[in-house]
Amino acid sequence: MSRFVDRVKIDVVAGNGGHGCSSVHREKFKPLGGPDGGNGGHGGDVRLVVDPQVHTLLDFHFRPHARGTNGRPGEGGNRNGANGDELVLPVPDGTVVLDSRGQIVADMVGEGTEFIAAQGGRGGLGNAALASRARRAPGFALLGEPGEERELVLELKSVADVGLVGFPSAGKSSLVSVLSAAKPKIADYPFTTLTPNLGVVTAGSDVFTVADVPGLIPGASEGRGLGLEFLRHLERCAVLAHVVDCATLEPGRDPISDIDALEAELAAYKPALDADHSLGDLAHRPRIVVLNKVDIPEADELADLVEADIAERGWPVFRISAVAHKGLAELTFALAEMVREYRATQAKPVARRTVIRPKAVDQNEFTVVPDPAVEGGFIVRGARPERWIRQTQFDNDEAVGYLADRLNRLGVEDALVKNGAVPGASVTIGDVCFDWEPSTPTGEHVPLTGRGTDVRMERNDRVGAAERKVARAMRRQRADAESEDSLGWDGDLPDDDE
Ligand SMILES: Nc1nc2c(ncn2[C@@H]2O[C@H](COP(=O)(O)OP(=O)(O)OP(=O)(O)O)[C@@H](O)[C@H]2O)c(=O)[nH]1
Ligand SMILES: [Mg+2]
Repeated sequence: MSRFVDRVKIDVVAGNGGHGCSSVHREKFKPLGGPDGGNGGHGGDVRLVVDPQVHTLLDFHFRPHARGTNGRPGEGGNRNGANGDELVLPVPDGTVVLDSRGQIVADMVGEGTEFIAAQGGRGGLGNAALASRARRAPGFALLGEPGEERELVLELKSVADVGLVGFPSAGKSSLVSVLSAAKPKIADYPFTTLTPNLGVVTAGSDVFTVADVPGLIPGASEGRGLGLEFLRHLERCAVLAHVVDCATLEPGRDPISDIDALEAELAAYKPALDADHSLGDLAHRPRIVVLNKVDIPEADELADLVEADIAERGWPVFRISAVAHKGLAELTFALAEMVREYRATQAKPVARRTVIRPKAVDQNEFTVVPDPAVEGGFIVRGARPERWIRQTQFDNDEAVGYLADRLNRLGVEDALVKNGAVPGASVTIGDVCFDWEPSTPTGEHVPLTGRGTDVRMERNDRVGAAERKVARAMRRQRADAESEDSLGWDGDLPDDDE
């Protein structure tokens, strides 16, 4: 019997982005050749893709950790780092992806449907890409971002073509064992079967699967017995077959009341998944009734009594003995016929080739809230500010200055002022906490400084009138030089965000 795994917890980690490179072009007779550090490559995503060749989540059971490869760092000479390889994990059709809180994040139906389980980190820009009119030769580059890391639960709903519904010890496992090559555990105590087993049945040219699932008892829809677990397995079986024990000696049980009790449980079950699975409502799933154990004379008599009543409901009825191999051929062909009919009426689910992404957040949005842990402190939250923090090399003043400019342009500084932040206040963004110094003067034109430094970091030094005069003269010279400049910088700070 093929081992059948229909629920696994996995841990996916995308590749980290490569760091950008900070480098200066060197060539004979060209002492200051300009920045030529390349960008880091993006980290590889981890993607789940529906593959019709895959039928179980068994592989994930053995290998629950998946990692995309890291992007390569950029290099001098404008060489960009290679992107990391993405990791493609094939999953069976009908896999449902849940996050660690149990929320459904993707319902993967149809061949080729994809889901990005973890997004690779962006590569950092090299100093060549960061150059602008204001920073002609940046002495820093951006760091690559770490890849996303997530814990997910994969659940398989398309268990089989035929699902067996029955009280414990009705003979479900016995039936699967005689219909297919499967060898499930069979014993005369209830709840012998604890996890579903799958049997592959051949009837002429038809092949279909039968799920042997744990027994069901009244109250299952509220979690009694193996209850919900069991119903979850039946949720995606195309045909339901009631296996009825005609030889039970338990008081108060007979075939009709058994069927009624289990039908009530099916009706009370709230499917975990009301998304777009193609099988429709459990109540409308085609049914067949299998009266088992007719090798026992009393059971055979009882079957005689109830057969007509059940047939009145419009369900096909079969009398079999799993042990004595009676009535199996008729049952097999009837099931094959029902499965074939059901498949024909079902429109093939359309593959949603579009990649389902985690909920998009407005990139430009950020919030400033008081920090409950620090008196007078603030926390800034937002996709972009947090990303920029991760990209910053904090041991490089110029990189920190660039970060300050970006935050300022986004309006973080204004928002802090509006919220009553005073200079020196503790501000936390992402993992980093710093003392806020309003960066005035700020703006597009950062005075030219040494590489890896930013004047605003040494604001204590006063600039004398003489120095200002020299600087003005230099700027004028530079302006002249620029008119011959063929590089055509647009004067804006570059932005790496789409
Ligand atoms: N006489 C007779 N006994 C049967 C027949 N089918 C199954 N049994 C017996 O019934 C008992 C229970 O059979 P299982 O196949 O384990 O029943 P099950 O429905 O899978 O039970 P759970 O897994 O506990 O839900 C075993 O002792 C079987 O030998 C049958 O056709 N005739
Ligand atoms: Mg069983």
